[in-house]
Amino acid sequence: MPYRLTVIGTGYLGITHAACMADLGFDVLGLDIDADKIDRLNNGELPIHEPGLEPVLRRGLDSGRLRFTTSYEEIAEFGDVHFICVGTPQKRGEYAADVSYMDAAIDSLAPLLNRECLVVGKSTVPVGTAGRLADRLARLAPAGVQAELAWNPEFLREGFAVQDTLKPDRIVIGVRSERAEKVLREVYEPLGEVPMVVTDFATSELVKTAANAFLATKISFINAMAEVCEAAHADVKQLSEALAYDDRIGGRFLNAGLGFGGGCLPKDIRAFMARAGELGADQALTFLREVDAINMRRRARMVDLARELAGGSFHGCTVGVLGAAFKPNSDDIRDSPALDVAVTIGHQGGRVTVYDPIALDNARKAHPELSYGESALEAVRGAHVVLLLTEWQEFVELDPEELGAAVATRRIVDGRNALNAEAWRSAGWHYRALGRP
Ligand SMILES: NC(=O)c1ccc[n+]([C@@H]2O[C@H](COP(=O)([O-])OP(=O)(O)OC[C@H]3O[C@@H](n4cnc5c(N)ncnc54)[C@H](O)[C@@H]3O)[C@@H](O)[C@H]2O)c1
Ligand SMILES: O=c1ccn([C@@H]2O[C@H](COP(=O)(O)OP(=O)(O)O[C@H]3O[C@H](CO)[C@@H](O)[C@H](O)[C@H]3O)[C@@H](O)[C@H]2O)c(=O)[nH]1
Repeated sequence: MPYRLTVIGTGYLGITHAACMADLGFDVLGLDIDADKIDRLNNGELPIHEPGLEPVLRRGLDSGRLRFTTSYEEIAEFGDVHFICVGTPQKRGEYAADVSYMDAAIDSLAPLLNRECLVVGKSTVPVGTAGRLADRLARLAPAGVQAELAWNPEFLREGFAVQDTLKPDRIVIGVRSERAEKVLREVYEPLGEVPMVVTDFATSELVKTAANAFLATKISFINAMAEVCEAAHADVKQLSEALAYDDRIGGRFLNAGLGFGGGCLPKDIRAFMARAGELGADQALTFLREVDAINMRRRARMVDLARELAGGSFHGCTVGVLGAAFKPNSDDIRDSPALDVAVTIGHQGGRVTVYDPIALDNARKAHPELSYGESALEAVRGAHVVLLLTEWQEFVELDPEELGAAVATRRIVDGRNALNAEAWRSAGWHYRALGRP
C-alpha cells in the first residue's frame, strides 16, 4: 500500500475507519487521548458495540497492520495521511457545535510533523471549519514541512458501520490541490467502484450536514403525519407504506414513531441552524426548527400516551421500558429518545424499570436513578404499562402471552410501530401506538 494511515479519535467513527482501512491492507495507527480506550483496543477489545466490527479489529491487530497509541509523536512520525475523527458535540446550552476537539487535534499534531503529509478531516463540522483548520495547520506546522488539509465527511450509520465503510454510497472529498485529490483517490482505490464527488472544502462540509438535515426532515415529516393521523383516527403505518410505493418518495426513513436521537441527527441539525445564522442565511433553515420541534413532541406525546394508559397519573404506577439505545444494534445512548422518555416518567412519579439487550451498562452509568432489569421479562414484571421504545429484534419477537403472564395489567405502547398489533390485541393486550388508532 502506498501510504501509512493514522486515525485521530477512536470513537464510533474512528475505530471503524481504522479497522476497515487496515482490513483493506493499509498500515494504520489509531490515536486517542483516552488511554483506557487505547489499552482495550490494543487488547482486541471493542469499547463500543458495533455488529461485525470486532473480527475486523482482531484481524487488523493479528496481522500487525493495526495498532493504537496515545502518542502524537508516534503518529506524526508514522503517518502519510492523518484522518481526524474526534467528536464535535453540541455546545452546552447552545445549538452550535463544539469544534474545540478538532482544534486540539491540529494543535497537537501540526508542530510534530516532519515530512510531507495530508491531514484529512472526517468529523461533521460547521461549514467554514475546514478552511479555518487549514490556516491553523499551515501556521503550526514546522517551516518547510508540506502538510496539507483535505475534507472527507463520513456517512456511516451505527449498526451498519462496517458495511457502510467498505461499501459506501459515495465518497465526498473537499480538496485544494490535485495532489490531495490523488492521495485520497489512491487511499480509497481498494473499495472499487464508488461514486466520488470531488469538490471544495465548503461544499464537502455542507454535503454532510445537508444529508443529515434531509434524513431528519424525512423522519419528522412522517411524524408530523402521525400527529395528524392521531387527530383524524387514521393509521400512519399504512399511510407510510402507501407513500413508499412512490419511488420519488421511497420508504426508507419513513418509519413513524418516537423520532430520531443519537450522537448525530439532533446535534447536526442544530449546529447547521446555528452556522446558517452566523452566515446570515438563518431564514433558509428555519424549517429545521420545526423538524426539531416535531421530533421532540413525539417524546412528549409518548409520555402522555403512557400516562393515559396508566389511568391519568404515574403515581403508584410501575412502567416497564423496553429499550435504552437510541436505535437497535447499537449501545449508543447519546440523546436517546427511549431514555429521555424513561427519565421523564420517573420525574413524574412512575416506577420505571428499563431493559436493553446491549446498552444497559451505558444507561446505568448515565442514569443511575433509574431501575434496570436483566431481561425483558424482568423489566416488565408487575408493570401496569409496558413501553417499547427501541425496536430491537428481540422485542419484536416477544411472545405477548409470556409477557402477559409477567405484567400486572396488559397495556403496551409501541413507540416504534414495530409490533404486530393484531397479535398483541388478540392476546388481551390494550395495544396503542404513536400515530395509529
Ligand atoms: N457515530 C457515527 O455514526 C458518526 C458517523 C459519521 C460522522 N460522525 C461524526 O464523527 C465525529 C466523531 O463521532 P463519534 O460518534 O465517533 O464520537 P465519539 O465520541 O464516539 O468519539 C470521539 C473520540 O475522539 C476522542 N478525542 C477527543 N479529543 C481528542 C483529541 N484531541 N485527540 C485525540 N482524540 C480525541 C475521544 O476520546 C473519543 O474517543 C463527530 O463529528 C460525528 O458527528 C459520527
Ligand atoms: O425511519 C426512521 C429512521 C430512523 N429513525 C431514528 O433516527 C435516528 C437515527 O437513525 P440512523 O440515521 O439510522 O442512525 P445514525 O447512526 O445516527 O446515522 C445518522 O447519522 C450519522 C452521523 O452523522 C450519519 O453518518 C448517517 O448517515 C445518518 O443516518 C434513530 O434514533 C432512529 O431510531 C426513525 O425514527 N425513523
